[in-house]
Amino acid sequence: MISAPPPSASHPSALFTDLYQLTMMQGYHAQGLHTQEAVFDLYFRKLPFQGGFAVWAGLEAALDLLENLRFSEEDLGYLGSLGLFRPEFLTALGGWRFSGRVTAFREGRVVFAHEPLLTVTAPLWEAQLVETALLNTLNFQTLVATKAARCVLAAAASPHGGQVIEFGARRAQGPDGALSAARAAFVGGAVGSSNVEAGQRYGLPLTGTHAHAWVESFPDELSAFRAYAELYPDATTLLLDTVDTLRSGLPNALTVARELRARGFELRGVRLDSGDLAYLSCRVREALDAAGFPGVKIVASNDLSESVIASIIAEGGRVDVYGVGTQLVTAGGEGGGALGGVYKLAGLGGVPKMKLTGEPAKSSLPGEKRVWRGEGEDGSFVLDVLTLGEAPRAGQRVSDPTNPLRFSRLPGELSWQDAREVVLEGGRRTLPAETLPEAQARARADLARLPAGTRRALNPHLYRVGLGDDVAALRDRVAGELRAHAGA
Ligand SMILES: Nc1ncnc2c1ncn2[C@@H]1O[C@H](COP(=O)(O)OP(=O)(O)OP(=O)(O)O)[C@@H](O)[C@H]1O
Ligand SMILES: O=P(O)(O)OC[C@H]1O[C@H](OP(=O)(O)OP(=O)(O)O)[C@H](O)[C@@H]1O
Ligand SMILES: O=C(O)c1cccnc1
Repeated sequence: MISAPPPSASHPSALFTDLYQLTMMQGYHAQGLHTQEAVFDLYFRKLPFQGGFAVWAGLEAALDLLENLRFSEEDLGYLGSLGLFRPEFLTALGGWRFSGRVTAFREGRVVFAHEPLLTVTAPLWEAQLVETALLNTLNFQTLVATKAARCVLAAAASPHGGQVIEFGARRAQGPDGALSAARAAFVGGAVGSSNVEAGQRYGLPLTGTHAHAWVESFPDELSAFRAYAELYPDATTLLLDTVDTLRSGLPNALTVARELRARGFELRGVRLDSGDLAYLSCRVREALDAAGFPGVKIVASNDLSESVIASIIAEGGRVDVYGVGTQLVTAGGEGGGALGGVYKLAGLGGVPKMKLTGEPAKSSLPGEKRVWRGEGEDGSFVLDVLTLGEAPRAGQRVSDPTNPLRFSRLPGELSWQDAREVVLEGGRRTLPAETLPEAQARARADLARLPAGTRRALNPHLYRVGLGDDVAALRDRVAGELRAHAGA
């Protein structure tokens, strides 16, 4: 394993948006509506992977994007060539900047369905343009960070501990997908990535072993192992399965471990990449320990997922490091693949707005809401409540966002934290940009405060998000007005 650190990211184009955002922008501009203050909430309706939580990720990238969005001369020339946009609109875009406010959960926090994760308050045409890029960034990174956290929680269940590293660049959805997945996986708790550009861009710790091709490029496995150890005496992890894991790879690795020790170095690790990883890791651990190498780490790879990791551990496997590729960066598995976050108008010019649908779960919530996290005396998270401002009170009624008929009264012993912060004001960050280790530490701390049943991978206990009376009343009033207006 080899490690390295920093520089930073490139900024996306203002044209990374859907065409309709621009056609609406031109319309708002022509109608003189564009400067009205709009409030948009970004949230999702369903937790991914049929899980009990999500890890919020991608905020720093989203803020970077908002701070740096500009239409270049080239962009304006391209838009002009489409034959849709008038010269006065294109001229106005020339000086366009995002000037709004963003209130959001800090990166790494655990979050749930139906709560506004990020709220944009900005002139209507500004808030409208950024929908596509914000959803793209935050949906994907939150999905991958959540998948990473699920793998990390599975690995941590071993009495011997276990870490997760990200190996997915070759299987990700394109180069952009691979880079942001590497970043998000780190937020979710992966300790490193094999993706060198992600290391350079985000300062991620890099990690790696060697491939089967290395062994195949030498006359025999032992010469290949020796040559690698010669070049990286203090950073060698040997892949054991090119010939036969137990009969060839293991004895050859022990030979190299002894030779390295004679030179004053220690073999870093061995990697298992096929067969029954529980069985093989136990046999390899026994052999390494018996030979006096208890410090040599066992890395496993081969289509791993949180459920395979859990199965290896349930069988008493002795893997120290799980190299997870495809399943992590593509967020595979049931309920994975994509996070369905949405961005909905909640207010315009001081008037609450909502989208009404036949399905209550799909109606949006009007008004400027605050998200309160209720904590028990031991600091554990109990439930989140949305209000129009005030902190929730003991005995207050809260209802289920998807079913107004389901409600309960708040217990008295909870303390309430305003869960979000203003992170951008006047188009500029209000706080210094965060490092990824800070976001990762926040995710780790939040996950530790979730009830164990909510963390569980299978059929988790559903963490409650409730609507305060004021939010529910506003929703009912605005919905009633909409229906009356439509004659429904
Ligand atoms: N103890 C285990 N419990 C559950 N799943 C496991 C265990 N050990 C390995 N697996 C998983 O089983 C699958 C093994 O698949 P497969 O048989 O195709 O791999 P293989 O034997 O290594 O062959 P290949 O050389 O083609 O990779 C992998 O997804 C691997 O992660
Ligand atoms: O989680 P995963 O997507 O499996 O990512 C990691 C895999 O990638 C590499 O091999 P690769 O799959 O390219 O070839 P192999 O299956 O022949 O080892 C590596 O040896 C792992 O097995
Ligand atoms: O370094 C490794 O072992 C590695 C990197 C990418 C994919 N699979 C394995």
